[in-house]
Amino acid sequence: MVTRVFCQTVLHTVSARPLRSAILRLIPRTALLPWLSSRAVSVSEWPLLSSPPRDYSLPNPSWSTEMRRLYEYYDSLCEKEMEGGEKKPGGWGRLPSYNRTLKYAAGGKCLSKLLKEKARLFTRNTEEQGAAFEYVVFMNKSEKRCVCIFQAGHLLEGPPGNVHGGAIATIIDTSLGTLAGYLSGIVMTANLNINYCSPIPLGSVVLIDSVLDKVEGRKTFVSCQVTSSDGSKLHTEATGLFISINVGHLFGG
Ligand SMILES: CCCCCCCCCCCCCCCC(=O)SCCNC(=O)CCNC(=O)[C@H](O)C(C)(C)COP(=O)(O)OP(=O)(O)OC[C@H]1O[C@@H](n2cnc3c(N)ncnc32)[C@H](O)[C@@H]1OP(=O)(O)O
Repeated sequence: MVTRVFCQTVLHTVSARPLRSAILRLIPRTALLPWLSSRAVSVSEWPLLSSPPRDYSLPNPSWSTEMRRLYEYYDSLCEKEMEGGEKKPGGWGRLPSYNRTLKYAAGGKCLSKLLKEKARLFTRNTEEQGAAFEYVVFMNKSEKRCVCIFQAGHLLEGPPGNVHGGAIATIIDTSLGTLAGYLSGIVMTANLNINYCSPIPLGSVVLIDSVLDKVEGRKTFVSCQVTSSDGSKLHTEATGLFISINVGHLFGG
């Protein structure tokens, strides 16, 4: 039962295939096989949680008109199920975002001994909508590219009226890390190089356009540009190196 729930929730919450496989590797293959062979069986999506976790990448009332416009634009490019079960090809997909992905992926219970009860994903740790990081990532599998739409809230101030350089580094790490993780499985940031070209005004919406540069063994090299929402102004550019790890590394292994 626990195995079935674990697999079900991983398959529903983690859209990146390498990441999904890596998480599923947490439990013995022999325990997985019986469930995997009966995947057609329908069970409720969030069986061990009282309510589905909040998907922070969906629009909320704090989103500006520009943030919503960009969301709708990329959402319109996403693959969609049409009437009759056919898929409208799009090439893009929206990634959901939870504040405790690993816990939700385990159906809420399996990893409780490993995960600290109060720990939350840094970028999703405020309940006040619009106060800090509002963002959504759209992934394009075939282009090995993702676009993050980011609206910077008032708690991210650095220079008066503008976004803190550390907050910009955070959203860059998130975007590049999401792309590297999507393509290569579980990774950790080994190196980030950032050039800050022009300040980002608080409350504005910017695009972080990230691409894969190359993969060499365990090393995934990615880079990005942060621009104004119309693409006319370059705010920041960065490169990142992400190293593939075993999940045990996250817990001191
Ligand atoms: C479980 C699923 C959860 C899913 C949930 C999803 C939630 C949604 C998340 C959104 C995305 C957020 C993304 C945030 C991502 C972080 O912020 S991670 C946190 C910050 N990073 C860290 O704390 C990492 C700390 N460093 C380390 O743990 C280790 O140094 C590393 C990076 C794992 C590498 O250690 P290692 O595995 O022992 O590898 P090592 O043999 O040293 O190096 C391997 C190769 O890389 C090279 N290398 C290593 N470091 C460097 C470097 N700094 N520069 C150049 N080369 C290097 C080595 O020279 C070596 O090269 P070769 O000799 O093979 O050619």
